[in-house]
Amino acid sequence: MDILGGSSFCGMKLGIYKGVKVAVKSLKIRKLHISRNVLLELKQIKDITHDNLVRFVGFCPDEPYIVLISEFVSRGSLRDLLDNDTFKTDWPFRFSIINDITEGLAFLHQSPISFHGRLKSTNCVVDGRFMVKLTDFGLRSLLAQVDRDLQYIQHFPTTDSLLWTAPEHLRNDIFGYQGSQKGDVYSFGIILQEIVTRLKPFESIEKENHVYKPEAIIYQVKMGAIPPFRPEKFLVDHPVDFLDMLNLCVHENPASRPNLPSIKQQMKRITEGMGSGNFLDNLLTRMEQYATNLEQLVEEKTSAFLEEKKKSEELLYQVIPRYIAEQLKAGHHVKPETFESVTIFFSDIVGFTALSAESSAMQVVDLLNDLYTTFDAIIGNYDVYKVETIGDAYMVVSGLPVLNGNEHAREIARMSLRLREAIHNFKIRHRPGRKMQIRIGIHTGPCAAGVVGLKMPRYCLFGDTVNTASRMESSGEANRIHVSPTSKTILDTFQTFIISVRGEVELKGKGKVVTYWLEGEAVDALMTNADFFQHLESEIMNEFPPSNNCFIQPVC
Ligand SMILES: Nc1nc2c(ncn2[C@@H]2O[C@H](COP(=O)(O)OP(=O)(O)OP(=O)(O)O)[C@@H](O)[C@H]2O)c(=O)[nH]1
Ligand SMILES: [Mg+2]
Repeated sequence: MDILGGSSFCGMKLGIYKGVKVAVKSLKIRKLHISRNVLLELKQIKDITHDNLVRFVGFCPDEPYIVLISEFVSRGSLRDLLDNDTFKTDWPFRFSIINDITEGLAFLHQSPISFHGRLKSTNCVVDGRFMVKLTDFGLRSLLAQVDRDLQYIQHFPTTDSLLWTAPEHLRNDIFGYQGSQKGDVYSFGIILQEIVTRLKPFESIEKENHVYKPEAIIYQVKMGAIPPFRPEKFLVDHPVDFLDMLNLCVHENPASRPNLPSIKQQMKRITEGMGSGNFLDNLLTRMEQYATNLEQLVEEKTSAFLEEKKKSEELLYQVIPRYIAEQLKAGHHVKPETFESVTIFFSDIVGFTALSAESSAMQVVDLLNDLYTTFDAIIGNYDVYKVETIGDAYMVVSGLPVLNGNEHAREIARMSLRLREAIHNFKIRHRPGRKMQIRIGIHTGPCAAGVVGLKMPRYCLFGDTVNTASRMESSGEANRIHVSPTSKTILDTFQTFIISVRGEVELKGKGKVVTYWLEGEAVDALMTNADFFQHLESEIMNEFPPSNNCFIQPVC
């Protein structure tokens, strides 16, 4: 059997009875006398059942192994728990302990056993659910036989045990075992102080300054010193009324001590809204709250994460077409693709080099920023993808990576007209009187496209169509949209575009080619929602020229 501990007159061991763990307390009784009272008390203790009282299992009267067997409670005594520094206590936990003791004691006071008589923190044991149960109550006639057997015991009960004993019992009963309900309340008060301070009874927090021997303490209590000698109270953040209750419990006059029903009531009031149930139930409630808080936290973090993800995706979509980015995100390998027919747009600011030469670097940056902000706002209304900007050159494509039939030519043509219009109204901040002019070239043809590079990856277009489109721009004229024959052929199919012949143009690598000017689109042409707002915007802009680069966004 494992030894659990023991007082001076008995030893507590762990045993197995009918396959179940039990606490076995051996009593050092030389000559056992099983009187009527002993039998009556054994019956009383056998009959008593309460969640906060240790269950009595049996009694073995076989000398010299006289043992009491009771329910084994797994976590040891309350004193053991309070001595364990790794175990933290807070007020809800303290109240759960106090509540359990109060319940057990109240039940005992109403039972035929009537009072505990040896209530102390070693006789409060803690189970696996942190429920506190009172033990070693009752059987007073039996234990009295142990007490009287002085041959076995030098000092009994141990002086330490008397630290919980009420002054009136210390005075009237040399063993301190007589006991009474008010005596229990005094012991309860001492335990309250232990629970709150975690110190041993009467132990001082300033150990070096006040070292009292148990004998000295008991002497002072017994003598009824004025003011009464009681444990110091180091209550931090204690709930209102708690200290009053504690002081009343250890009152010198037993009649002034509250009874258990009144203690229960007080406790109910003090702990209102604090969850005074069992510790584990409180713990579960707190864990539930914690889980809810955690869920909220996760929700907040998730939405913050999604917000960040959205931002980084938006950033990604600025360098790679959305469709391609989606493919890459889904873990698909994006191979370079060839497209049979796309339309490519190039534009360039006329006289940009000269303008830059006579402007400061910051003025050039501001100018390009204003210009591209204007452009970017416009192209968002068309099914196009901005490939890149190189200095003052702006390159846009339609028809890839998502095919759009022949729409690419129309989208680019409409966008070009709209950009030219915007340039007409564009104000150069540092040269307000100067008109901005732009050359635009568009060309339709096959091309290859794909993501190139690992660092700063870019979606790039390759092929002759790119070069030709660029040459259409460079061989164009200010404020005109220079259209290649392939683009014109497709634009003609829509029958809305006004196109004039420019004549033969020498295109590098292609020889002489007849090219065209895109003049406009017929007014009765189908006006898309986007176009409508674009027109509306330019009308407003003409009426009220924007100050500080402010744009009107279409609201559909
Ligand atoms: N784990 C466990 N430990 C127990 C149990 N009952 C008692 N103990 C331990 O055994 C120690 C000694 O208990 P006892 O022999 O009753 O001694 P005591 O409680 O100091 O004094 P008295 O009850 O007055 O004799 C207690 O302090 C506990 O640490 C139990 O059911 N489970
Ligand atoms: Mg005990």
